[in-house]
Amino acid sequence: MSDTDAQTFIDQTIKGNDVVLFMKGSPEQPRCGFSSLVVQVLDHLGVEYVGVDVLQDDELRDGIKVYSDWPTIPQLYIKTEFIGGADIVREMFQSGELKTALSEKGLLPT
Ligand SMILES: N[C@@H](CCC(=O)N[C@@H](CS)C(=O)NCC(=O)O)C(=O)O
Ligand code: FES
Repeated sequence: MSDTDAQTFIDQTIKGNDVVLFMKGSPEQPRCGFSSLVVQVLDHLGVEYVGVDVLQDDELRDGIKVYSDWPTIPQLYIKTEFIGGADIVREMFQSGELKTALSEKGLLPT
């Protein structure tokens, strides 16, 4: 896709879904340890999310870095807010902050 199409796709995906993970590979089959870590955290918490495989498209892979102004994959968005990559997600999981944030937003199973 074109760079413009990539920005539009990214914007619509983030605005149209509560939790979006831009990752390498799919949630069923992550293709990098950093992406796999975030998948494991999200699955453990039981949150529903959309996974976007940036390896399917180079413009998407570069476009998400521009969109977020963040240089690496994975990238997690919750309710249109950029949360961070694997390091940040791991820290927020370990501190309990991620669970609290998701639960306050009504995104965890009751
Ligand atoms: N420390 C990073 C680890 C992620 C990372 O280093 N990703 C690299 C390797 S997968 C990356 O996205 N490089 C640019 C690219 O592959 O396009 C984090 O917290 O997310
Ligand atoms: S693909 Fe090599 S570190 Fe992610």
